[in-house]
Amino acid sequence: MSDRKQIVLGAYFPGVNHDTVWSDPASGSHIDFASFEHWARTAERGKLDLLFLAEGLRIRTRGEDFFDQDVVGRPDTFTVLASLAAVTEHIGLAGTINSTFNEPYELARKFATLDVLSGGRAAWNVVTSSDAPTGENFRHGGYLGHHQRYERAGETLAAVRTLWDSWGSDAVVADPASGTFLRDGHVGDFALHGNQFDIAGRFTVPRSPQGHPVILQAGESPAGRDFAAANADAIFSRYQKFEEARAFFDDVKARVAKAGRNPDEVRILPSAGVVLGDTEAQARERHAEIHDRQVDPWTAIVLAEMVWNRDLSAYDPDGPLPDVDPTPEAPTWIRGRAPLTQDAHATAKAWREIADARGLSLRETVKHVFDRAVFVGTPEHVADEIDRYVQADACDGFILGSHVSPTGLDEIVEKVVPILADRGVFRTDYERGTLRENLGLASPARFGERRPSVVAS
Ligand SMILES: Cc1cc2nc3c(=O)[nH]c(=O)nc-3n(C[C@H](O)[C@H](O)[C@H](O)COP(=O)(O)O)c2cc1C
Repeated sequence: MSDRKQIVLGAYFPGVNHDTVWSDPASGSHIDFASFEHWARTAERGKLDLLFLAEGLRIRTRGEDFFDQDVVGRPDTFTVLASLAAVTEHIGLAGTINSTFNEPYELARKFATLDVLSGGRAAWNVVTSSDAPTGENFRHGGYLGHHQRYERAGETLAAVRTLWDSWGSDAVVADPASGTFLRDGHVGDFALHGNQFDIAGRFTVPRSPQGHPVILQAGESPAGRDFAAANADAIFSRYQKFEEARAFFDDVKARVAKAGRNPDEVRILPSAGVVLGDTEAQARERHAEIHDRQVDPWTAIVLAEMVWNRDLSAYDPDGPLPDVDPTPEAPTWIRGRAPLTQDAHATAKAWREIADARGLSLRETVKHVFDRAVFVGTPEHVADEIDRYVQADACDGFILGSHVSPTGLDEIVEKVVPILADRGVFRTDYERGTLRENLGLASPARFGERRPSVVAS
């Protein structure tokens, strides 16, 4: 094995949105098991580290209508991942699950169960969701402010870890000679008292192979980054351009050190769309065609509306950017997805500067800003780029995808991944057992010392 940094690679399942072209004749169902199975088997053929499912808990709306550019109708994550556990052997199974609307007991049971069923391959991408209307779907029918979302995320994760730890790895004796099944009568006992939870009882799932499934996180704000720095094994990021990826990497690794952890313990993994061609020119041409279909004129308007937070349907997509200011204080116009910006005025200003400097129309500006194809080129070029980012500490790897689901991953696995393996920066086969081991992550023993926000009595 090479002494260069080993690359972590995952695959995301593309939903129906402006990253994908659902109308492409090569696109299959986004909900049939056959699609998930094809995607998972392909990723495992490439020896990738993990499969990654995002979560959309609400149909997205624009004003009073469906936002049909970005539907994100998604089946339940746990059910999909559990069924994929049955048709794969080695690859990690990462599910995005919200900490704002779920209870620790349910979360701990479901992830421990997935970990048991998959032989130690479960991972939880802890998101807090910044989308108020999503809360209306749930039992409390409400929503938490930003600060409370992260307070709840911290307490939820600490509580979940406590539940996972409530069964020691030697709790099940199962000794026929003595007739002893469990070591003692207190297996699974817990009592947790915090601002968000006051719960006590017995946890029911024996310790899973990883002890603690791998924790991922995806957040933007300083609170989100601090939560990830204190708690995550890996961070899913949307910082894909080299310089911004490096800035995010430096920022988060500094926060990890400040949280008292070793920065090497946390993997930073941006998402990256890939477009391949036999020549650079062919790849660029293919990308231009795909991108034109991803951001059609109406999609350009609604993506701009996400920044302006107002109806822009009267504007010409081939004309200039809107001459009005964003209204971030108004009721949310496009609901059901993560905001594109924390500061709408600053983003609108940046878009205007791009449009002015390059002489771009509204649609061209949106296309320029939303270019999800991070890597465009020949397989050699794409492999070079992935390796360059990782060796230069712009990230530790990528969660890869394509505009076509589920078969888009095939050519990445067949053409790009083998080049990285030949270079000694990516595995040629699965060597170890659990996802945690495959990622070279710390053992969960360390979590015993840190449960800051929930006190076990
Ligand atoms: C790359 C990335 C992927 C995300 N995926 C999801 C998702 O699948 N489901 C979800 O509810 N939120 C998702 N989020 C939203 C985050 O949970 C978070 O609420 C949002 O980025 C705002 O950041 P903040 O919570 O730190 O303010 C994602 C965020 C990022 C950066």
